[in-house]
Amino acid sequence: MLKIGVFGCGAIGTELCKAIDSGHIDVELYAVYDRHEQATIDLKEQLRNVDPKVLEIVEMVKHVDLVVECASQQAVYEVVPTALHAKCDVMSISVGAFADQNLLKTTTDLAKEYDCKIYLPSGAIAGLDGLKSASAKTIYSVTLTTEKHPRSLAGAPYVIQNNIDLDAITGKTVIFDGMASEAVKAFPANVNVAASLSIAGIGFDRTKVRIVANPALSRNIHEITVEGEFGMFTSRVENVPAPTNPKTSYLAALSAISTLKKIASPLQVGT
Ligand SMILES: NC(=O)C1=CN([C@@H]2O[C@H](COP(=O)(O)OP(=O)(O)OC[C@H]3O[C@@H](n4cnc5c(N)ncnc54)[C@H](O)[C@@H]3O)[C@@H](O)[C@H]2O)C=CC1
Ligand SMILES: O=C([O-])CC(=O)C(=O)O
Repeated sequence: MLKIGVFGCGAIGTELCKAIDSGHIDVELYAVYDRHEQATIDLKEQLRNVDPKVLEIVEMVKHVDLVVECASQQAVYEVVPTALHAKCDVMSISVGAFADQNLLKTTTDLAKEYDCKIYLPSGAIAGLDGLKSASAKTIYSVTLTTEKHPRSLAGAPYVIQNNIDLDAITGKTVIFDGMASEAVKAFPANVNVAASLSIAGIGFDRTKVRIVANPALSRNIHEITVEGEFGMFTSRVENVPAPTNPKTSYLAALSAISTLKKIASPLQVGT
């Protein structure tokens, strides 16, 4: 049975571990880690059937087959290369980190060298399957419009640097309009999905991103439009936020669960 280590015990890490604990995914949860000890304690208290060890990444990779990063873009720099050097596969949900072309190249080169895989889940969006199929031929444009409650955008570097007063926003307001390369750094906890789209499609410098703050919303909306030789499609997801993190959509946690299930399964479906 596949041995798993989960790095990051927040909203997504906790849902993933609970899915393993309940038997929904047929893998062994061997170890967990979080830089905040209390997060690992809170997580372990929610598990009934499994009792993972708490191991730092250098120890974790000695024992597991696959490390799941669900911590932060910053953590990707530590976790992904360490896992690959130890010949572990790795799933990374903080996909925005891979906007750094140097990180993308060094980690994919490492994966090739050690015959490992890097899995990037679809996260909080729908439509990556269609985009991947479409990218076998020319794609003309990819546009993501993300609409969230202003409180979900609090703390983003772009908001801080531009002194945007989120409390003063009373109606639907476009607060960012640019390319994915800039968006994922400006909003690292909000548009990791722009990175997945860029990697699957036409790259970070051609994928357009609009971020809209809307105080009337209780859901996180991601709308994607893709045009190409195949024709065009739009997808729109109205996401319920994760119970413990309003920035994160619940679907992102479910996507990590499903990706892990797919890795552990002999039957693969979808693009
Ligand atoms: N690809 C996608 O569609 C989505 C990606 N995300 C990203 O997934 C990641 C996890 O999201 P959530 O679980 O909602 O976040 P969270 O904030 O609820 O939990 C993250 C946990 O990781 C820990 N952590 C962060 N950096 C760490 C480090 N360097 N070392 C050790 N522990 C560290 C934190 O202490 C926290 O307990 C975030 O980077 C988030 O931006 C979130 C939603 C959608
Ligand atoms: O969960 C979401 O709605 C999307 C998100 O935060 C991200 O892509 O970083």
